[in-house]
Amino acid sequence: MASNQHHPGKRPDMENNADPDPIAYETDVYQKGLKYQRPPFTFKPLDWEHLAGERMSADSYGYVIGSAGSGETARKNRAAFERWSIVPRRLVKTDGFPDLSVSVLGQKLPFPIACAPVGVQKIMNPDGEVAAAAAAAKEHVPFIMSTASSTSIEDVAKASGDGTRWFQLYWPLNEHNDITISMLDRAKKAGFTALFVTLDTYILGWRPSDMDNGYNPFLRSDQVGVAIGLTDPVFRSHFKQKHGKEIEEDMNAAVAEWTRTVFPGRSHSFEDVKFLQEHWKGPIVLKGIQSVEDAKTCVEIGVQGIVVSNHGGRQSDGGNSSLGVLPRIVDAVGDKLDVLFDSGIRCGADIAKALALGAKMCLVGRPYIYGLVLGGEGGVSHVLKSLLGDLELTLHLAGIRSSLPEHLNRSVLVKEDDLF
Ligand SMILES: Cc1cc2nc3c(=O)[nH]c(=O)nc-3n(C[C@H](O)[C@H](O)[C@H](O)COP(=O)(O)O)c2cc1C
Ligand SMILES: O=C(O)C(=O)c1ccccc1
Repeated sequence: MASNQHHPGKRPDMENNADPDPIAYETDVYQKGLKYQRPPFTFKPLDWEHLAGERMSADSYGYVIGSAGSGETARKNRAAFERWSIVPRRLVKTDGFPDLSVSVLGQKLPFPIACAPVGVQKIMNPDGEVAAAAAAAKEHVPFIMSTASSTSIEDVAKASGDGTRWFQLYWPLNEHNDITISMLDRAKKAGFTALFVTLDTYILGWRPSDMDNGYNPFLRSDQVGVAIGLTDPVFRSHFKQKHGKEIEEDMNAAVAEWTRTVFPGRSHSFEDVKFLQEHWKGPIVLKGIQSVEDAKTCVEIGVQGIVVSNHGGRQSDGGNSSLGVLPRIVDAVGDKLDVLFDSGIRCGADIAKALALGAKMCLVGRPYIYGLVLGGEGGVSHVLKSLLGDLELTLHLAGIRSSLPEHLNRSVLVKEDDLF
């Protein structure tokens, strides 16, 4: 783990002479582009989605881009970013490129983004999570592994090497606590240092495109999304006890059983978090918070962080934008726990705005998945480097010296509506 910690003022890439950092990536392209370096695919962040669509089957693509109901929440997620504008300041004497490092969950990290937990990555690329986790480690970006991964905990850990990795839990109901403990133990042993508990998906949302296609990633014949269950000793032994046979003898039943275990259709309560606190030694982050009231309860129960997220608009229709509720949640709890953010991030300026509104870090969801579709490990690297290079220049040209709150805060923003 320690080797991707970096020293303040020194970039990780300077330490190990690895690939170029975001700045070098950008200057490489400008200065040497005509000579030798071509990106694996476009730098235009809003083109990644439709390019990925050209490479995917209609049902897989529909699954990734899809959102709940009429798509209102997802549209609002995106629209919210343009309601805030970054006001550049001039003749600010900067020391060169801004420092993007952050302190989050008790750890100093070089960049303020992480790969959001995204399940079933083998439908995006046969290398799935292995490619994505390797790219994240290479780019010094934490990788959050999903419970619905198509690769086992241990194999993702191997691919992630000395990169920072966090584990996302889809939380079985209390009668399956031994399975929860088994997942947590495996994650801990495999070097996952923080636990992200997703609260908004104890059942999948109303997703018209998937229903039109009759598409459920779990029901595919290639068993994507259930690797953690199929490799879990406690789940396996329960299955054998109940059905009198091994998982391999009745894959359909095993997949159905695991799906019911991690998407039980009933939710937990705040009191239940205590159980996780007893069995996970390390930071716990609750993902899917959208209200000030819930954020305050998170403080009361003593978790280390929250992700202000509406799951990219995939779970509930008719909801608010995630960015819209961020400032009031930061005002209520931002000094008591780490507030992370996701839902709608597509470019560097989006990251800058969420950080300015008080998020410590942004999780990037669909964009890195499009990178995975378009270029496997190299594609994910390209997306992460593009986002970071774009963020870096956005701050630099606005006269903002770093992504720390003393430099990047609400004073750099104006509401576009207030200008008229
Ligand atoms: C295809 C797909 C699968 C996802 N799977 C998970 C998951 O397994 N666990 C989870 O907590 N969130 C999951 N999410 C939600 C992301 O973690 C994140 O909240 C969301 O993608 C952020 O919005 P964005 O895509 O606009 O960046 C998934 C999102 C997508 C697009
Ligand atoms: O699709 C999702 O948003 C999600 O969280 C999920 C659900 C099941 C399998 C994989 C991902």
